[in-house]
Amino acid sequence: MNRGADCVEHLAWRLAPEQGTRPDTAHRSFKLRLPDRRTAPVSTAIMPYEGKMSFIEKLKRSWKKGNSLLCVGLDPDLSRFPKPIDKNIESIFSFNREIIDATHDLVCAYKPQIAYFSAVSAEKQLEKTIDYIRSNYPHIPVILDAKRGDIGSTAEMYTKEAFSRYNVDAVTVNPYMGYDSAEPFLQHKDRGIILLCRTSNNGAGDLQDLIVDGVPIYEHVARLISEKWNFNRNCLLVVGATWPSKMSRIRSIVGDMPFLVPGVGAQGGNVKEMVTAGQTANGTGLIISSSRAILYASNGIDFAEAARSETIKLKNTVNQFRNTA
Ligand SMILES: O=c1ccn([C@@H]2O[C@H](COP(=O)(O)O)[C@@H](O)[C@H]2O)c(=O)[nH]1
Repeated sequence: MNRGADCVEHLAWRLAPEQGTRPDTAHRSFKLRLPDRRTAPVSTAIMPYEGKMSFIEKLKRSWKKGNSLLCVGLDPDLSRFPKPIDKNIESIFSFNREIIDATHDLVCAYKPQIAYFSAVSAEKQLEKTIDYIRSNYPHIPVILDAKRGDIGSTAEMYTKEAFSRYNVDAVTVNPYMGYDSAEPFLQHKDRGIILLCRTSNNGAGDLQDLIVDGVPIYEHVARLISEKWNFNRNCLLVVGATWPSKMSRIRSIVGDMPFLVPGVGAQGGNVKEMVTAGQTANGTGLIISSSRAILYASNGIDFAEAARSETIKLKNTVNQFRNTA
């Protein structure tokens, strides 16, 4: 990006596409327009997954295409937006688009975290962000980080939220309410169901590390999911980067099941230890997610460039410790 006045003008245009001529991505409408101009809601049945490829297959191809295990987490926080960007809801999509355009060739996935959108009534911005990735970079899987989980009837609604409303490739699910709370998700053979196993946060051990029948609860979760819930081969686990020895233990229980790994960057997880502990024999098996360290790498007009540099740095560090296939 050029510097100076031209640059400001250019950025202003890119951040306000509605006023420019840049072709914007058509966002999905949930209303069917009838000839007499009344509107009727479209059925909320789950949309058929595009193509025949499962999430796991799409992920494997994405790992390979970009030679990357990195995922950029899309956690748009208006209070942290770079100075030149208006701190209003309409800017959320433009900010995300800048980050996506700057990093798409470096990542294996994107992970929007739903709270950053719903907290400020920006669900439309989430839809536009997901649609933008699907239209422009259709080979890159989108993971909705929603950590859903509830009784079966409500879980059905959460399933529709993820796979019909947002039509994402994969969703994070909290397994701690048991099988019936995960079952509506698990039935979707072609989508990825990413279940919390050992999370990255400081308090993760309060419950997940409690010993039951001689082993920590997170190990029970890993075993349960790999032996009983993975009948459609569509399960993955959330395993934080902040506890590599636990990750290594989980890897030994679940074989090659992929892990979504938050906790590098802002949370300080050690990349070398995490990659060594979690990768599979062929040097994959991980979706390593970083949000704040990439999104807010610069507070200035060069934020997208800075996000790209951070992503390159992390990608190279990760690749340094990967097994070669
Ligand atoms: O165990 C977990 C599960 C999910 N997350 C989510 O990942 C990102 C982390 O953001 P950073 O800025 O890279 O720390 C965020 O969306 C969390 O909700 C997690 O951190 N740990």
